Amino acid sequence: MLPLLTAEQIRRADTHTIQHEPISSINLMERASKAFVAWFINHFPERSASISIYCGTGNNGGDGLAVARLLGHHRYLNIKIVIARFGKNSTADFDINFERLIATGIPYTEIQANDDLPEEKSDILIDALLGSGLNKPLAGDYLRLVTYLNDLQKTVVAVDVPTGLYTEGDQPKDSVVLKADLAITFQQPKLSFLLPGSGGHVDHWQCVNIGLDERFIRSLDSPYQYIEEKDIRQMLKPRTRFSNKGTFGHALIIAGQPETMGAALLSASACAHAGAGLTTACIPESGLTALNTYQPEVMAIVRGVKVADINWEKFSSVAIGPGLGKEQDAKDLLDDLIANFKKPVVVDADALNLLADDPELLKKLPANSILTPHMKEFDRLFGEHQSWWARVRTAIVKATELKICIVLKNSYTVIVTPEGKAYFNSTSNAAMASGGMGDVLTGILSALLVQKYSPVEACIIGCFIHGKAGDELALPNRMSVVLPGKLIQQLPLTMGKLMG
Ligand SMILES: NC(=O)C1=CN([C@@H]2O[C@H](COP(=O)(O)OP(=O)(O)OC[C@H]3O[C@@H](n4cnc5c(N)ncnc54)[C@H](OP(=O)(O)O)[C@@H]3O)[C@@H](O)[C@H]2O)[C@@H](O)CC1
Ligand SMILES: Nc1ncnc2c1ncn2[C@@H]1O[C@H](COP(=O)(O)OP(=O)(O)O)[C@@H](O)[C@H]1O
Ligand SMILES: [K+]
Repeated sequence: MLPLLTAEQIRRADTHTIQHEPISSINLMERASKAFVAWFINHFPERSASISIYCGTGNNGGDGLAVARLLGHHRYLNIKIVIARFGKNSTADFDINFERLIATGIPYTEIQANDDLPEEKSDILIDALLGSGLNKPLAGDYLRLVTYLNDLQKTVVAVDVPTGLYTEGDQPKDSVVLKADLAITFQQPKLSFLLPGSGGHVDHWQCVNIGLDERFIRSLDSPYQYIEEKDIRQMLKPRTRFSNKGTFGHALIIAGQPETMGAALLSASACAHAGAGLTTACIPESGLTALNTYQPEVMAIVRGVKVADINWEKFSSVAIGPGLGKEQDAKDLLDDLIANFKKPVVVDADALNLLADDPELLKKLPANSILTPHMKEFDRLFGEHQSWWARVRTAIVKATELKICIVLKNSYTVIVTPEGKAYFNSTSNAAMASGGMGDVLTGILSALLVQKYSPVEACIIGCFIHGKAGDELALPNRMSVVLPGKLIQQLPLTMGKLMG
């Protein structure tokens, strides 16, 4: 896992590294700038490209000056530097890099408060105005400059953080950010990059390691973690030679109405493909033929039979909700499940909406159950939120209070545990934004629970392999859409590769 720190913690990690590696602050800046330049060269190898580097007078600006000098060494010959000296202060490392720049002879211009803004003809802008030191929304000269640069619609590459973007917390409404095509960010993705609010401000980000002290970073015990493939490889258990279907548990998926049987089929099929030993779907009678045709491996319990007839004890785990509807029979099933089943359950879709209408029932969920809301379901459960940051904060409070896992679905799905940790998933892509994809996730989570992964492990592994299967299909083949059924077919291959 990659711990995700707040800007204040990153500053502490910088200071600790400087003191204990030891490395001088200016050399750490040089290391960061070299890491930036290595990635920049990768993306923009054309040495004749016209590049303007906009520098503030803090350490982000210091990086910008070092980047200019290093690009010069790499024979980028068409570089222009603009220093925004809007205040009196500059940092010591900015000053050192300023001296070093002057020694290279690379030309620069300075703009001061209220100056006219320079004509800008370069194709690429490097944004080193402000980074993680931002502590208020842009205003005055910075706002004027950033608005001007945004209007030019050039290709922008941000150093560490796009100017004006908050690294965490609520970005004030209507605040202006220098929109970046690419942010090359130091040590770790900034928390805000992982939330949809940053979507309009940064198209892509790339994280480069600058060698901050990892033991110190881990000692901070951040509640926010970024899931990496190596974590999943460690967690996934290979299927042993003498295993049989009984080894891998029996999942029950309660889903589907006549009009939404597809949701039940997708969940049950995903569950079987993600390795449940046995899968039973509890569906309406009219869906039987569809189930037997689409996925003959899955058994059925026909709904309409009195709910109390379900022998809950038979199942190692139960998921409820996809396409279930909110009619009385659905509510009766949910009530019965919560009254009689004491192991963790997976609650999705309509079952979440039923819980939203019955907060007392929500409190009775078996400990360590998993809720898988998308944004709207989350807000129905826990109230309207103005930002994703606020949702993550609420999820931490609610998961701890209710002793459950909350899987808040999104491009970087956030898994919040009963201990109040928030794990950001690192896989999945926009080709997966297609109806039924969440139903597949529910099936995968059930399959992992019945295979005796702990609920937190099931969430972490489940979200990762769901997104990974989607990435394996979409990314190399440049597919614009991956349908859920196709993703299900990929799951055994994705899992097999991660186990092997
Ligand atoms: N530390 C290290 O060793 C390393 C750091 N590195 C680099 O340093 C960057 C962080 O540098 P930084 O802390 O100097 O802050 P930076 O973003 O340049 O801002 C400068 C000053 O601007 C001010 N300010 C804030 N908001 C404002 C606003 N809205 N409008 C106007 N002014 C505003 C505020 O000063 P204040 O106004 O509070 O006096 C702030 O201090 C980081 O992103 C990375 O690039 C790397 O080299 C790796 C090693
Ligand atoms: N733009 C996207 N990028 C990455 N993953 C996405 C994107 N859009 C959707 N997904 C994934 O697809 C699933 C959608 O879930 P959900 O909205 O519940 O779908 P449905 O209700 O149609 O089954 C989630 O797991 C989410 O993470
Ligand atoms: K910047």
